[in-house]
Order: sequence, then structure tokens, then C-alpha cells
Amino acid sequence: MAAYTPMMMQYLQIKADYQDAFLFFRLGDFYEMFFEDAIKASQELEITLTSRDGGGTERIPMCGVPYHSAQGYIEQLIQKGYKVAICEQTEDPKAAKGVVRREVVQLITPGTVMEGRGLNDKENNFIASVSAFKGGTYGFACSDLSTGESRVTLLAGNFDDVLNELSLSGSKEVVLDSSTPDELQKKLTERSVLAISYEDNTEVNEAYTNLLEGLDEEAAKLSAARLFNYLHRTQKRNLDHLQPVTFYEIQQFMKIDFFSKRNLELTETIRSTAKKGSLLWLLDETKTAMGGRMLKQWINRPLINVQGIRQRQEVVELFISHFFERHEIREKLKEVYDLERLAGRVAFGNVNARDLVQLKKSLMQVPVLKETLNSIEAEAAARLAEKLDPCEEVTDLLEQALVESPPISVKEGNIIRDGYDGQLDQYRDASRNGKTWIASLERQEREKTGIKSLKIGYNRVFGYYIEVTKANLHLLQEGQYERKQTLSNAERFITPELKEKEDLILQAEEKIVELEYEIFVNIRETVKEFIPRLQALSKAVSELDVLTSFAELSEQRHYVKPAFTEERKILLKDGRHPVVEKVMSAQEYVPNDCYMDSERELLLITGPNMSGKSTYMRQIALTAIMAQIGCFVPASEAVLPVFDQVFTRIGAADDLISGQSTFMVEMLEANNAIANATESSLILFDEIGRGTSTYDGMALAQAIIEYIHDKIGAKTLFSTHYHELTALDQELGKLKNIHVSAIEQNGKVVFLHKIKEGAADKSYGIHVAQLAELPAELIGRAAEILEALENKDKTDTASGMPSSQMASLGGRRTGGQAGSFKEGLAGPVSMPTPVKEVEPLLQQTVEKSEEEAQLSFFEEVPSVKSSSASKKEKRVLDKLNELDILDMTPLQAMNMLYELQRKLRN
Ligand SMILES: Nc1ncnc2c1ncn2[C@@H]1O[C@H](COP(=O)(O)OP(=O)(O)OP(=O)(O)O)[C@@H](O)[C@H]1O
Repeated sequence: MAAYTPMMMQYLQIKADYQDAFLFFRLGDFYEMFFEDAIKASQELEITLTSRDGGGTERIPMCGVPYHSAQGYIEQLIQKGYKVAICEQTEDPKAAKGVVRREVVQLITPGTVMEGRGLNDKENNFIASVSAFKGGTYGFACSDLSTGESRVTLLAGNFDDVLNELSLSGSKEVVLDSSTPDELQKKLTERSVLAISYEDNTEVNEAYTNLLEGLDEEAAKLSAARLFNYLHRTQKRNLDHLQPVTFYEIQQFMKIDFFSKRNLELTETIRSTAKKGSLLWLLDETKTAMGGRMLKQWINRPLINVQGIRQRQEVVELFISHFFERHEIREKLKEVYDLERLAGRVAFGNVNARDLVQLKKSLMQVPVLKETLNSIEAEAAARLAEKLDPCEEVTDLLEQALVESPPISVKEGNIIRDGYDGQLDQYRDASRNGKTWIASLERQEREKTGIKSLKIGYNRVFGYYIEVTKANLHLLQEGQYERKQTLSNAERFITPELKEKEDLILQAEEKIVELEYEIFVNIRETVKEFIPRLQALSKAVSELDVLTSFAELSEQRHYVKPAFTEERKILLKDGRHPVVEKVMSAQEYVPNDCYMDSERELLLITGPNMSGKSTYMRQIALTAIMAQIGCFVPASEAVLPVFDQVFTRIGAADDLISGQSTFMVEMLEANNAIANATESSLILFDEIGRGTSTYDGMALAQAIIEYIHDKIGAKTLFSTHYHELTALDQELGKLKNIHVSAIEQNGKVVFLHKIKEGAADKSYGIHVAQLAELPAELIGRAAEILEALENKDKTDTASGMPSSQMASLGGRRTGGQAGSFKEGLAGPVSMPTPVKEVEPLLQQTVEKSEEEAQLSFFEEVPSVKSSSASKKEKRVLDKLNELDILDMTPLQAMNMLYELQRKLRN
């Protein structure tokens, strides 16, 4: 290796310990980066790459950012998922012999950000640890360093549960044992952009022993200890604000798996992953950042304990009936800052005087909140009031000590009030007296010399001086003034007396600044002792915030309090999809009822495209979730069971990025539901089977329905375009058909969005295509093909060919009879008992033709059997040619490519 300079050797030595981070190496007023770090950082941060001589044969790539503006650059790197090690000079350069000692003082990572853009007010910033134990148990711990909250759980054997917990907590970083197998690491990073870190030490650090005291299980302790050890090692300080770790079991909450959370758009929309348009967006009427975070946690983990839900409902109801008190409370909540994160920064040592003034102002709202709650005179309100601890000692201290508007910096004085500290007052007197003396000296000198324009000024170089314009110089007495500086139009002088006072003033000011900082640190340390109380207060305020916002929303949007039943019954009158309703205004939205009980476990929903099938299904799930977080629900009457889990298969072909075909994802999601659902679960399956050929799809759909009906008994809503399946109600006692109605008016389809009993009688696929403004010529052609298909079907049926008129694909399996799917296809129809004799036939042909009509974009339809391979290719090429690629998103383009390829291979 080349002989580098001692400083570069020091750099390389430190860098060796931080291979996976950018090393910000402090050199004077800059943080410098070298070698690979410099090349990469210059690209990521768009800063100039230079080079320097480091003693070796070649120049070393280098780039740097100024110390005072480093924060922004660090945030940029963290947001991109990188880690940054801050390496400071840890001894006074003047005192150093040789190279100044330098050490990494903090490793900032995506999961350990404490301030700045990396933190979203209304979102937690969790870092998790995953530990594998013998017997297949996983320990999952997570901590939000900015708020200090931590929790841990043990997950038996199922790695999907680990992935779910990671996604529910929204963790940005995961800490693993370095021996974690690669395949698990790959799985962890597949679903989201996670920073991975390692910590092998699981010994409980003394500083955190008390935080782990409540944990009975050794594995839980070790998992949390791994996380704390990592935090301690990277942050290099005691983290006094960390709260005791709570142990939870995933069975304590309604389980909503990763897919369902996404499909139901609980906290973000599928398309843009934005909050706007999600359930969280609708429900978030909170006034504080902490309340916003609590709401998100509640949505991610609805309760299954009826008692807990009813307690929340009781408070919501109370606030609905106490409008003025609610209004008063919400006004006051606006004044409450983020107590939890303030407390975190107090412990971390990066809080400033302004933050503490905000803390004081927040705490001053607490007595008013308590008073308002107590004025309601209800037990539930009194319970909430009880939990609000105003921490008067902190308010008093901050009120007495801090001025109203201190500066941002804590090292420049002007923070502490007069009268708070005797010594400080003395210094201030000295400084003020000196300044008064100087002001009177100016008066005296003017009188003495008769120079009206004489003035006393101050600058950093010469200190105080007497300034006289050149025209008046002759009026000064010789020998009394020492000339210090000549300007173009004036001269500046000093006198021994002036310098003496100046020394006094400057010394006093220096002492003031030092002492103010010292006092500030003492105050901060005192506030630190109140952190647990502040954190408890923060929880109570958050709860009050969320519950009043539920009340606000429930009243505004005419939601109703759901009753819970143990009868596994759903009764919703005038139910609405809360988000769609908000977007389209209540007048336009068509409310729908839903009734399910032990005789009506599965609802098979048919109806045209665009009629509102998915909206209806989603609204049932969202209503259940809203009910179980304690909110009222969008209906005029609601009775619900407590669901243990919600499963969904709804959604678009948006999974190409994860490398799985749409159909495969569909099957994985279906399997997840089938493997885990119980009779207390809710399943929503939207057009299962549509991703494969008609017969395959229909067969799978039927088999899935039968399986749920016979073996699971979960409340299930299943929408389908396979009208043949509607005949299943003859066989499956607990399956009922419902449909979304539509009518035809002047050749155009009109969606009524109204759910009705029974199966739909028509598909309207071509009508929908017409609404989408496909070319008239094409629509005409589709109608022609449809007719041809219908006729063909009729002929086939008449000639005894296997027909699509059969009620379902395979005879239903009962006992030992194996009425297999194949038999159903090849032999005579095994279960041909459609409800209506003629209609199902029509339904089938319309349905089939709709699908074929869609295919006709690309290939010849079966009725016009001239399809040659070259013609098919030509159609694909034509389609390619027509595409306006610049107008497509990458995902749309990928989907289209996938589709085209599928057409070619078909
Ligand atoms: N109850 C309703 N009242 C008013 N408008 C509704 C209602 N339900 C759905 N809609 C509107 O109809 C649109 C289509 O609904 P949705 O996606 O649920 O239809 P779908 O039947 O599932 O369609 P597809 O079969 O094509 O997937 C919605 O975006 C919404 O604007």
C-alpha cells in the first residue's frame, strides 16, 4: 500500500469500522469524504468532486460539505437509505501532538434519525430487530428512537408474520444477527427498501435493564437487547428517553396481512402510495402529531377485545353529544406540540430553548383540557382527565427560567430571564452599567468638544471607539485621544478609560453567554427527569386527540355506533364506502345494505364491470376495521361480529416488480386466506381466477368457494364474472347470490350501484367498452362477434356439445363421489341445475363473448377461425405501433408488455 500521510492513515483506520456508511470526516469547518465515499457522495448529493494529495502515488478523490450546512446533506443521504458516520475532532487541535484525535460520535441510519426531513410528524420512525431462535421462533422488536417507544413480540415459526410485523411497523431499518441466512435477508428486503444492519451482542446492557424488566420470556428480552445494543453502539450515548418495552402478541389484534392492508388502502393508496385517498387520510382529523401517529397505529392494529372497543366508543359518543366541549378541546390541542419527540430530544441532548418554550406552552394547555373534560361530568371523561398530568414543576421551571422568544442557538445567550440566577444578574448589571456609562460618555464628549456629530461605536476588531469627522478634528484636544483607524471621512480614537470599560463589558458578556449555556443545560437535565411523565402525558393527549377526531368525523359524516354481536352476524343498513363517499359527496353515493348470518356465510356478487362490486366488498371490510378501532361507521344501522382477521384478494396487476405474475400473486393471496382464516374471519375475493384461462379460473373459483363454505365458514364476499358460479347456491346452503344492478337506456348502460338479491342477468361488457370511448367501429365489430358467439353457443347446445350453460364446471364433491372437474368438462353436465332455465345460458354467452371481444384487440376470435400465427403477430405489432410510450408510466408499460407477450404465447 502506498505510504499515506498520518491523517489519511487515521481516516482509513476509522473507515475500516464503517464500511457500510459514508464517513463524514471533520477537517476544520468541513466534513470531508475520500475515495469511494467521495465519488458516490458527489453523485448522490450533486457536489463537486475534487482530489487531494494524501502521500500516496495518486491523488485521492475528495468532496466535502460545510459543517454548518451538513444537516441537509446528511438528511438527503439518509432518505436514500444510506448510513452516515459522523467523525469529529475529539481534542483541541492546538493541544494536539501530531494528528488531531478523531472519533465517530454518531452513526445516523434510516432507522435512527432524530430530527429533520427524515422524520414525518405524523409517522413513527421504527427500527426493528429480528432474531431467530431454536424451534423456529422469531423475536421481533421495534423501537422509535425519536419517541422512545419500544415493543417486542415472539412469532412462532412463520416468517410471513415477521414480514407482516415489519410492514405494519413501517420499519426503515432492520437489525439482524450476522449469521442470519441469506435467503431470509433477501426476503426481508424484497418487499420494501430496508436498510440492513447487524448486531450480535444480545447481552442486556445495564443501562437498559429496567426497560426489559416487564418481559417474562428470555427470547423477548434477547430480541429487545439486540436492538438496544445496536442503538447504544451507534448513537454512542445513554438513551434515557427509551420507554419500558411492551410485550404484545399478534393475536391480541385483528390480523390484517400485508396484501390486505395494501388492497384496502388502509394507510396509503395502491397507485401512488400516498396518504391521500386512504382510510387514514379520511379518519385523520387529529390536531397533534402524536395523535396522528397513534391513529395510524390503531388502524394497523384494530382491537379484538370488545371491552376495549366499547371503551373507545363510549368516549366517542360522549364527545358527539358534547359539541362545545369537544370544540374547546380540539382548539386547545392545536397548541400542543409533539411532546413525545420533544422528550426524545431532551434526552438526546439536541433540544434548544425554543423547543423548551414550546414544551411549556404545550403543558400550559393541560389544565384547561382537564377542566373541560371534568365539566362534562361523565365517568369516561373523568378517566381521561385523570390521565392528563400537567407536570406543573416543568411548566413553572420553564416559565421562570426562559425568556418568551429565545434564539435558536443555545450558545449565544439571551435565553434566561432576569431574576432567575443571581450571578447572571450581576454580570448583566455590569454589562448594562458599562453600556450606560458609554452612552453618557458620548454625551459628555460632545459637550466637551462641541462636536455634535461625535459618536461612540463598536466593532469586533477595535472594540469601542470615538469617531470624529475629519472636518471636526481640529476641535479635539491634543494628547487625550489615541488614533486607531482612519476612514475616508473620519478618524477613530480610543481612550484608556474607554478601554477599561470595554474590558469590563466584554468580560461580562462572555461570562453571560457561558453561564446562560450552563443554566440551560441544568434546566435540560431537570426536564430529563420528567421524561417518563411527559411520555405518559403524550399518550393520554394522543388518545384524547384521536377519540375527539373520531367524534368530529362521525358527526360530520353521519356515522353510527356499531353494536357487536357474538352471533357472527353482519347487519349494515345504508352502508357506504367511507372514502369513495367522501370523494364523491354523500348525495351521489348510493348506500347499500348487507346482511349475513350463519345461514348466509358466503355472498357471491355478480354484476357488470364498473357497477360497484369491489367498492361494496371493500366497504364491508373498511366498516369492520373502523368499528374495531373504536370509530363509528358509515351506515344508518350496524351490527357486527368481532373479526379476528381480514383477508382480501382485490387488485390490479401491479405486482410485476416483485417478479411474480399477476396470477401467481392472486393464488398466493388466496392461499394465505385459505390457510389462515377461521370462522371469525372476513374474506373478500374479487374475481378470483380471472388471471388464467376461463375454465381453469372458473374451476379454481368454484373449488375455493366450496372449500371456504365447507371447511372454514368465514364470512366471505366473492365477486365474479363467471355467471355459471351463481348456480352454486343450489348446492351450497350458506351461499347466496347478490348482484349490483344496472339497466340499459337508449342502448347505453346505466349503473344503479344498488345491491340486490339474486344473480345478475347481463354483463354489459361491450357497453362499458363504449363508455370508455373505444372506436365505434370496434364496438360494432364486438357486437357482431358477440352475436356470432351467441348463435354458435346455441347451436353447440342444440347438438349436445359440452356447453357453457352448465351450472358449474364440476359436479360438487359429496362423500366419496369424485365428480372431478375434468369429468365435468368432458362428460355430460354433472350439476346442471341453474336457477333460471334460459337466463344462465344467456349470461354465459354474453360473458364469454365479452372476454373474447377483449381478446380481439390482439387475435382472431374463435368464431372467425382464420387466425394464423402471422396475423396474431401482426396484431401485436399493430398494437405496439399504436402505443404512445411517452405517455405511459413504467408500470403501465410493463403491464402492456406482459399482456402482449401473453397474447403471443397464447
Ligand atoms: N354505491 C355506489 N354509489 C355511487 N357510485 C359508486 C358506488 N359503488 C361504486 N361506485 C362508482 O363506480 C366505480 C366502479 O366501482 P367498482 O370498481 O367497485 O366496480 P366493479 O364492479 O368492481 O368493477 P370491475 O368488475 O370492472 O372491477 C367506482 O369508482 C365508483 O366511482
